[in-house]
Amino acid sequence: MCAGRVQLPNPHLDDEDGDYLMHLEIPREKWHLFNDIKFVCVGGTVGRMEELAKQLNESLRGGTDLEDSFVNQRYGWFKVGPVLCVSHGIGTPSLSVMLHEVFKLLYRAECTDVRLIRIGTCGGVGVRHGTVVVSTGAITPGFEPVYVTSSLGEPLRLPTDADTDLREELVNSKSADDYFDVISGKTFCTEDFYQGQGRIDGSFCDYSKEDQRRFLQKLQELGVVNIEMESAGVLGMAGKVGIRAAVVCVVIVNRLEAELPTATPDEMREFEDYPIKLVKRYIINKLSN
Ligand SMILES: O=P(O)(O)O[C@@H]1C[C@H](O)[C@@H](CO)O1
Ligand SMILES: O=c1cc[nH]c(=O)[nH]1
Repeated sequence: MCAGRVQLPNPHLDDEDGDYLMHLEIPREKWHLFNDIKFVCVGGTVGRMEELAKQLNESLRGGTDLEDSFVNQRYGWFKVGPVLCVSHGIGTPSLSVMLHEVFKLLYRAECTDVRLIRIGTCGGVGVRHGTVVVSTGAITPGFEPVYVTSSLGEPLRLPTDADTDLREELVNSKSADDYFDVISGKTFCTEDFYQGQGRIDGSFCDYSKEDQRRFLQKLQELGVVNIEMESAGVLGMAGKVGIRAAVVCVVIVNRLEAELPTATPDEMREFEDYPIKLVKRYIINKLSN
């Protein structure tokens, strides 16, 4: 067995002749074409993943057309040499369906030494917009470092620490020329954008502004610097199958100051490019060493 080869803790998979990637729609005859994958980058939107793929394609292959890509009504994926960029939609239920299928693809294709990186947007907790946060780990409602999913109707709790080496390498990928700051800290991962993140502008709200203030202060006291909706799933599921993972998100609103972003559309587009730049630089450095 090759060292570093992706292994899955599912004894039933080897009995399954007809294993099939229902949502990614990658047919069995093509699985072997993914054997060279070393980096899987995931993020909420198809557009962000396509942008990352285009930028990588420019840097790694001189900007020829994106040849290996597929978009259906659920997800979109783009393969640029050893990098697979896949969108996951909003929230861990959507993310987890995609990750199960990506992990099976990596296993079937006999990939080795793969790293998984989520590139996203987030709210900052006392952190200004435009700052890039590389998570040390995720905590979830209940304030524990666990991703709570389910198995046979019972809670399944998976630890949510980021890979320390990968996180440090990503933080160190900042260049002195970058306009943005890069920080590290804990990420609060929720299942909802409104009440789940302590907003008062959802369709209903069961608490006061004072309760909201206390909640955000509690997060700060716990060392939380940002809030989003998939970090726990990425880190919990990657840990379960032994793949190194990290989460890199740009702050688009400081939640101590506002509910929704105040930046202009042009600034927002620029912010979204910051984590792409950082991760792209990390990948290019790794591939050239
Ligand atoms: O990767 P994205 O920008 O989708 O991440 C955050 C968390 C949710 O998916 C979404 C909420 O607006 O943005
Ligand atoms: O505040 C925010 C911004 C982006 N994504 C989130 O989940 N929350």
